[in-house]
Amino acid sequence: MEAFSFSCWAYGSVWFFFICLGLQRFSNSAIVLTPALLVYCMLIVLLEWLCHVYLPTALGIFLLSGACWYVLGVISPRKMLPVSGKAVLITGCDSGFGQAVAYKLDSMGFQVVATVLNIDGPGAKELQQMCSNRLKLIQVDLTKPKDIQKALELTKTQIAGRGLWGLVNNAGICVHFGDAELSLMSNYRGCMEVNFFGTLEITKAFLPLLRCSKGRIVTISSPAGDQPFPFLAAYGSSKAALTRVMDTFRFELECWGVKVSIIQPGCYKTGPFNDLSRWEHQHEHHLASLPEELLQDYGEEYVSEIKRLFLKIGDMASEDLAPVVECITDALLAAEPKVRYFTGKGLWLIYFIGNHMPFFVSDRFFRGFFLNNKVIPRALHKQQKEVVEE
Ligand SMILES: NC(=O)c1ccc[n+]([C@@H]2O[C@H](COP(=O)([O-])OP(=O)(O)OC[C@H]3O[C@@H](n4cnc5c(N)ncnc54)[C@H](O)[C@@H]3O)[C@@H](O)[C@H]2O)c1
Ligand SMILES: C[C@]12C[C@H](O)[C@H]3[C@@H](CCC4=CC(=O)CC[C@@]43C)[C@@H]1CC[C@@H]2C(=O)CO
Repeated sequence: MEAFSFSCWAYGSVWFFFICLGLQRFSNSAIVLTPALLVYCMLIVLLEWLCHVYLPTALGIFLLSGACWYVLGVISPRKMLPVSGKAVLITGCDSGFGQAVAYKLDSMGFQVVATVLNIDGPGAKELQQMCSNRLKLIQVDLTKPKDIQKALELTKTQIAGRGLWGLVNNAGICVHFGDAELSLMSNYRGCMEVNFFGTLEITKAFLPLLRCSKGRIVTISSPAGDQPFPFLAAYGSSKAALTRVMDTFRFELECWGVKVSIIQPGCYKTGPFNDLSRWEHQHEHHLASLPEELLQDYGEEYVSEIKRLFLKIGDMASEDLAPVVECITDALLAAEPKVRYFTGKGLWLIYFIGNHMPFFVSDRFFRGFFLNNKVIPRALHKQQKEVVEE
């Protein structure tokens, strides 16, 4: 009898917790009551009965909790706001995610203001041709404050009295792919100027409009800002700073009704992987800029091997950008948008190892993340050869 009362208390506690959670999410419109949700709830009741009768209490509680979390947190239909009358500004629409999401939002009926680095470039022209005449292209280099101010004035004119519903901070750049020591200070500064300072500056410039509309800020950061990917110290550091400032905006702007989300994509075949000539040029410039002593220690072959490695990553990158576009759309339209959107193959494993494994495990994992075959600097080759000869 005691065992029975314990398991009743245990199952009752799980039910009480998830019913409260469900009511809370329903009351703030995070989820909507649909026939599908009712079916899911009936299946959970059946699961609970089966667990209670056939499984040990601990296992049953674990399964029931997992099922409740999955229904409430993952598959429950979430309330979405209407598109009508919403204007959104998206940065970095020359290519990649920016171009894809500008096209998607335009096709959904948004008033899209798409900023591009080169308004006469192929990407801008292609976007204009693909989209409706609602779409407005504006040339913006995030490293130029005057461009940002001009974009603000043009946007105010474009949206008239409608207000700006969303700012999608998509523009970003990975200036260099290589060892932290071999990355030039100009590489670090180049990433920070665009990915952190530029994104922060345009966010601050447009915040008065977003506070008026109680709108959305959606920022595409990178897992390289959360985890220590090799060869991405400059880029990752700038994304880490970006993630931090956006997380601060999230809770500081809550009182204004502005919601802030961060998209963390996996590896997708976008601009950097499609513009190989840029990387060849960047590689030559980098070799010419490296201090002689560093080049001696690491060797040109090592630097070239890392470049070849980068190009191989592109071969594995996903060509389907839709999952990222869907996350951005959800962050703009969900009544209760997520704080984080993760989308990419194996990202959960990278975060599990990076966040929950001891350093001697995670360091080994990230050290070998890109390097299947051993690639070592020239000076270490010489040391290994001397050891062998001794
Ligand atoms: N592709 C991926 O695997 C991946 C993964 C994680 C995060 N990201 C991030 O996604 C965002 C979009 O990148 P993408 O992958 O679509 O690459 P992309 O190179 O195709 O797009 C980057 C966009 O930023 C613009 N841009 C670059 N420098 C700029 C500047 N100074 N001012 C204004 N715009 C500028 C480019 O013109 C381009 O339109 C970036 O912030 C990137 O860091 C990409
Ligand atoms: C940094 C890049 C975007 C992205 O961040 C990639 C990184 C390659 C490694 C990698 C693997 C992941 O699973 C998370 C994203 C990520 C860490 C990419 C190399 C070039 C690309 C870009 O240049 C994007 O502008």
